[in-house]
Amino acid sequence: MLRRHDEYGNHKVCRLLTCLLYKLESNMDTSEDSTFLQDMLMGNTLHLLIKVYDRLQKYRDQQPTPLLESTEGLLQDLAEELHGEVASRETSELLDLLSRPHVQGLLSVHDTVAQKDYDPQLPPLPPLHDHKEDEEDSFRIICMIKNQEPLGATVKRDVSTGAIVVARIMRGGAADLSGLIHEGDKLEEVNGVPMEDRNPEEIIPILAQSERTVTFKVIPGTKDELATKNTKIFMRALFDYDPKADPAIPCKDVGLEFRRGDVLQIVSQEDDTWWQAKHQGEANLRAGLIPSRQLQERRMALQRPEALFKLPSVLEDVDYRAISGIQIAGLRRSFRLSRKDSRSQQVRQKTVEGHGYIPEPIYQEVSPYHRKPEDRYRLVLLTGPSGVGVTELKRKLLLSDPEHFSVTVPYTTREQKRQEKDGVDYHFISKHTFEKDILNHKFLEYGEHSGNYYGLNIDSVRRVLEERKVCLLDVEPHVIEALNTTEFKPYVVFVKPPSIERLKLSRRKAKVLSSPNDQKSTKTFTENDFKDMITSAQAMESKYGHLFDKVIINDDLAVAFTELRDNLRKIETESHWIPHTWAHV
Ligand SMILES: Nc1ncnc2c1ncn2[C@@H]1O[C@H](COP(=O)(O)OP(=O)(O)OP(=O)(O)O)[C@@H](O)[C@H]1O
Repeated sequence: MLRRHDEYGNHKVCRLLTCLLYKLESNMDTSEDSTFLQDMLMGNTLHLLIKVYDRLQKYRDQQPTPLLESTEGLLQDLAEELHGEVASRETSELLDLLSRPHVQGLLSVHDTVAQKDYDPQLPPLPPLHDHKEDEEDSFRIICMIKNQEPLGATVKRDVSTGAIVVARIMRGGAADLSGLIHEGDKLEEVNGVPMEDRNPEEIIPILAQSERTVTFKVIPGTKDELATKNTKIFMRALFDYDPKADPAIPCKDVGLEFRRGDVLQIVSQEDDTWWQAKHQGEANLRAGLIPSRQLQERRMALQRPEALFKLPSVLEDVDYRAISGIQIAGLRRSFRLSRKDSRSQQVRQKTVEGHGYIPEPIYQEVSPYHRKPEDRYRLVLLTGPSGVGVTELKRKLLLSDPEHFSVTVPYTTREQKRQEKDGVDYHFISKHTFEKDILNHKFLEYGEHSGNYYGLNIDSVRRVLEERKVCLLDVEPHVIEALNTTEFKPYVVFVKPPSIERLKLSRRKAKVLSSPNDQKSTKTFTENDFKDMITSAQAMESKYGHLFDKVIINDDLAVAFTELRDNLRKIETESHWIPHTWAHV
């Protein structure tokens, strides 16, 4: 197939690749595999390689022979001859050209090809110190060509024997790909320097000194190689990590930096303290070190008292606003789009503690998810500090496609008015039923006003989803927990304010309350409102940030809306990551 080098041949190769892709697709276990193969088979790199191969085949058929095997001598002779000449502008220019590194590099490549000298030149094996014949197969001499890549191994001192041993081999790194060095191997010598009584740190300058090759004398360890096979576990990182700022990492250069929300492929969990991982979808084969869950849990436990000490003052602000009676943010929001007269109500609010699964903010195992047409839509939770624009964004979504998006209808025990419709304005239920539902944890939020209950019942969320619509719910972040279940698969969007300067500009004409139904909402934002908004946002992000799937900065409203709508469209139509427990029921 690859011998064909005419247009027709290339075309056939493409058809064959498409056919191969089609056949393989039915055997893919995850869409990640499929995307990888598709990218590889249809990618430019492979097609260029095929072209190069074709071109080489053409020359092989012609069997060209080099005129000279070594251009080095020719170059020297020429230079000598030219030096003897009367210096003209042309000769100096030619001499200058011939001495340039890329011309010399080109000639060196020519010589390598002409001499078919493709194998790396390994130096002779170093003399073996204290070598005894009968020990011959108890050690191994490994000679590796040095390049820009790090070796991809870490070493440690074995506390019981004092020996320097290979602590871990980074998956996909040079040592791993060589297949010659393994975890547990004892390092006897590096570049002929005995390792006895040395510290692990002393190896780095020894390696740095060597020029083209590195030689190790190792005594193979007894580690079970089967245990080191690659795993296919994916984790979403719920914290930021910078190996350069981590004093505990065994080697900063092999650390993997990541941000909260990044999806990592965990390739090795053999070590209790340091896992090996790669950024999901990254073509680079080389893995990096990340703290294991166990290590990070220990670190977080040590930090906890400090965190608790720091956060409450800001968070209390948020909670205080919720119960102070200005309005109850979560409750008001849930009612806003369907309740016309709730604005001035003073309601006592309670929030129900959820039973949903909230991961420790370390790593969360995730799986790819692609919504099938028969699946319900994921529940969309919008959250953010009061006044940031959650209601405005929700309203814009509803207006953009009322057939696709919908909101919940609140429950109440108050009497139905003549113009009101049950199930449209409210679900009107008896006090007895309401209280029974409170006991059954059916209310995500509820409150009491003038002797009547009002609340957001979880069944109203179910109703919207059963109608095959996207349910938009704006909630306080502490409510997310109750909805964080396989049934709802919530997609949590945090609406964040921009800088205070941008707030002052963009909200120049905005009223604090956005509902067009609210005639009394004439108050404009003050500088303190903006400061409160930013402080609340920071507090929410540091306490609940690990629960947010998407952070949208609401600076320009139209831009924020487009970003939100595009993101929601993506989770409806494209493959994305969800908690592993939701994907496997
Ligand atoms: N990007 C924006 N640019 C200008 N004005 C905005 C923007 N986003 C929201 N607003 C305006 O800010 C005001 C508050 O917005 P909104 O009512 O949506 O906030 P909220 O997050 O729902 O607050 P609350 O939790 O208090 O109900 C409204 O007048 C709204 O029109």
